[in-house]
Amino acid sequence: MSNSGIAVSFKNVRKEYKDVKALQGVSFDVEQGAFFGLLGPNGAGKSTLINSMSGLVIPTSGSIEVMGADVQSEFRKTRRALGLVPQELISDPFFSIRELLELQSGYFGLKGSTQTRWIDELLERLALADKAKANANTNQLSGGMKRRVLIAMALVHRPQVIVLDEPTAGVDVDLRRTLWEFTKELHKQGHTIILTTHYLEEAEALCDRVAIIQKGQLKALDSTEALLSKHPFRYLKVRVEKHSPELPEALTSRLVDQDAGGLTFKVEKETSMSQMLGWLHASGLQVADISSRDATLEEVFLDLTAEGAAA
Ligand SMILES: Nc1ncnc2c1ncn2[C@@H]1O[C@H](COP(=O)(O)OP(=O)(O)OP(=O)(O)O)[C@@H](O)[C@H]1O
Repeated sequence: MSNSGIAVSFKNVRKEYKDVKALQGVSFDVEQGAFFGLLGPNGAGKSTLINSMSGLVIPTSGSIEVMGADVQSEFRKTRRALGLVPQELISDPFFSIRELLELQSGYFGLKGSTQTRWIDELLERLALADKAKANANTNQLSGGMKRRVLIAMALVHRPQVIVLDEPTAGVDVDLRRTLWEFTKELHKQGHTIILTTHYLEEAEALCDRVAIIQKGQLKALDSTEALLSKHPFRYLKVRVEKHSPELPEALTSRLVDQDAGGLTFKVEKETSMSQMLGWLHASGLQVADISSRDATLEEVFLDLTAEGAAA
């Protein structure tokens, strides 16, 4: 086991599917104990990267280490250190939820009363404990229930690194809350969490570090805090009593939203507030209120991944 403090290390990972370059040399580390967000637009290569960690996808070149062990040459070690919750929903006509979890435990050589207690806890925490549910045949379950089963299966061997591939896509509020509470608790206990999601608000609230990939390349890698504070824009919301018929170019070029609550301007941080106030004053707008905020992760993400954004 590694003492380096690195949970996962991607080293120049490339993956080509015929003429599709899904990953074009991706290198970065995820520290042990991190709550790490892997973000990117559709088709960026997130699932390819994640599935390469678990050996489901074999990279064309490059390597990946999980807890200091190589995914290709030390597969048993890395498989044990990793719990992957995939996107697809399973259904198995032959087994109940409990049987599936017991089978999965057996695969890792885990049995006995400690393991039975952990299975009970998983069933309880993921609201699968209901006797009927735990013994139900898995193809009788709803989509949300199947997702809970996938999570339980990924956690059955108490992996050090837990990877969640869009865990909240299409799930109801109840499961979303259950899932985040449980994940936060596992993180507190020291597990490393790697998450892909299209819900950037979720990523901003949960992840202490974020990688953004686009077209198979790493576009940004930083702490969530630094990504937000380094962003060169802030947003000014201006509530007006009276709208002027025409705004000067300095304001129209910065106007990004307009609704009943007022006008929202995206302003370079280097533009001073007094400069902005000067433009507002000169425009003849009757300003009732102004509030300023930093960009959200979603706004930073959209700027970084916009077509033509500098790499
Ligand atoms: N088995 C495959 N065969 C051919 N091309 C593939 C295969 N798997 C993925 N791709 C292609 O590789 C690229 C990256 O796909 P990937 O699923 O990793 O993206 P993603 O970031 O997970 O997207 P999403 O957010 O939509 O899940 C896409 O262009 C995709 O079409």
